Amino acid sequence: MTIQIYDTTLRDGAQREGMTLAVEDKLKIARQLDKLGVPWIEGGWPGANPKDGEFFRRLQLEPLTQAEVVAFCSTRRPGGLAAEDRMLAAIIAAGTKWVTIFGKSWDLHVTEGLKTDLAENLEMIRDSIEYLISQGKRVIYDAEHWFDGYLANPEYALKTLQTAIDAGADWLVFCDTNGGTLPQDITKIVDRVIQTVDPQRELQFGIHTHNDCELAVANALAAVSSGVTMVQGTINGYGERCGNANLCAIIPNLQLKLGYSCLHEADLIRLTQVSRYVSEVVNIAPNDYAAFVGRCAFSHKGGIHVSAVERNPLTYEHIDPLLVGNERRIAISEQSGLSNVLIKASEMGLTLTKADPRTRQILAKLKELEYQGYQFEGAEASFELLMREILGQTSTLFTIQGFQVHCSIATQQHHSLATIKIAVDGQDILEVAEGNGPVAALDAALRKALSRFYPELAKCHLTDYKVRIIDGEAGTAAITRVLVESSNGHHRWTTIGVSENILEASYQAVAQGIEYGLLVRSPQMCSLVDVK
Ligand SMILES: CC(=O)SCCNC(=O)CCNC(=O)[C@H](O)C(C)(C)COP(=O)(O)OP(=O)(O)OC[C@H]1O[C@@H](n2cnc3c(N)ncnc32)[C@H](O)[C@@H]1OP(=O)(O)O
Ligand SMILES: CC(=O)C(=O)O
Repeated sequence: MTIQIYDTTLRDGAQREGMTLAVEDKLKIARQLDKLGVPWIEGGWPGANPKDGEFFRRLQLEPLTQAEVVAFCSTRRPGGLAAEDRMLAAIIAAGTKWVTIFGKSWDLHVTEGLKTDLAENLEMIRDSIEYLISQGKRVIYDAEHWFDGYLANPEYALKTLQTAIDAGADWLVFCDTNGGTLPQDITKIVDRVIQTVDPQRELQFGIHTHNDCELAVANALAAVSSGVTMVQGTINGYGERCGNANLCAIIPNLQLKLGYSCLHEADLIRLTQVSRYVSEVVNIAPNDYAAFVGRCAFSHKGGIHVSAVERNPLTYEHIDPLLVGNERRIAISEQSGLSNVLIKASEMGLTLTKADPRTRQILAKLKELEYQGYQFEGAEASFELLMREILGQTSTLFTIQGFQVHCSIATQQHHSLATIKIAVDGQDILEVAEGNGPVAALDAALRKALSRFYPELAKCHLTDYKVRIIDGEAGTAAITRVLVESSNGHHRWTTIGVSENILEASYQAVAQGIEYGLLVRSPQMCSLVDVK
């Protein structure tokens, strides 16, 4: 059986605080959703702002390939006529075949929100739907605050729904607008209401849930179990307040767990990519911990988990990550066992076995360093250097003899100067360099000192620098952890330094970044070590 997915990322999703979409962003997202095979895309509220009007105009010129794009609006204003309503005129001008209008189901909203009477609200629903149909539109009716309205005054709520049915709406969507309803109440109410208004099961129903109780996905699934066949939601759960039902969880739950059909199998494997694409376009960092599509959704850290997943992934994975286009990841940390080390070694092209005493030596060193404040999860290049060192696969490229950094803080300009002394191939090199800050100056001085021996270093750059202060135990100094990201234009890698002194920690991370770039990532140096 098919459950129709109705995406409202571009309308309700854009009601999330902190999200603003340009017309181009909306078009990019609409095209991705179209490609993914989402059958319904709610594009916005034409007439509410110029941007949404422009979005629909652009789509008339460059239509989507398969999805129905839907324009959204409220019922007409109280006391007027649908045929003269400015908003309804704008929704018609949007040029879509389908429109969604929301109407009031809760008597409180009619008297307190609309400031009109209950009979006029019914008239607004009837007049608006009939008018839109007379203009050639097909109508999806969003019954706003359905569940609160039904609990407060079931007789009136049912009258609003019956009015929408009699006026000719094609779809009737139950909205948990305030997101406060529990799954068992959704099931009970949807069951009872469908039985009351559609005993012959001839109508089409949908569900639209919000996440104020962290239950939007569960509530949408509960409504499906009671017979709705359209689910409204947003990519990554974006939306007003705590968000809307997250389609990136709803779709795989419906398809992989409950056996419904939502997307073609070949499209479902693009879900993770689409989730990340949308987060990129809306400029909100992806949620690493999101179910199904998050970076950590199938990452394994505990040694027991990693050992078992190696033997059979079903032991700690509820689905095959590839089904949603995600991947298994193994984290390396103090929680690791030998299995984590072996998997990381193999990822890095190194051959190790459980029986090899060096494997346990690597694990022991890892745990000892993490106890001192290192964190290798986010610094896999440093872990690779650690492994290669124990395996005898590194060579000493330079040794540090000392450095000094001088900072001058003036009102207009901050300026730093670093002097460094290193030994390379038995030669002592003394160099000095400037930078905007002390770490930039230190990095520049080290590169300058090394450049005549390793010209390929010119391609490597420091691309990110993060500092975290770890509280010292009672009476001891705080420890600084520095993570440095470097790049050679093709690859990025992260290294770590830890010390009570921020400059010493920074030097360790910067120097390891350079070592890794030269030893592992530089073609000229590949012969020195066993490289992937
Ligand atoms: C549950 C939902 O998510 S519904 C979608 C909510 N989304 C948005 O509100 C985003 C877009 N909204 C907007 O740009 C503006 O609010 C507009 C253009 C729609 C309206 O702006 P304004 O005319 O300035 O009105 P304002 O926003 O102050 O108040 C909302 C008006 O809509 C009316 N209204 C609310 N629901 C409905 C409805 N279902 N049918 C008809 N009118 C409605 C209110 O009574 C109020 O009218 P009033 O000011 O004449 O009393
Ligand atoms: C229509 C809608 O967005 C809601 O009721 O939440």
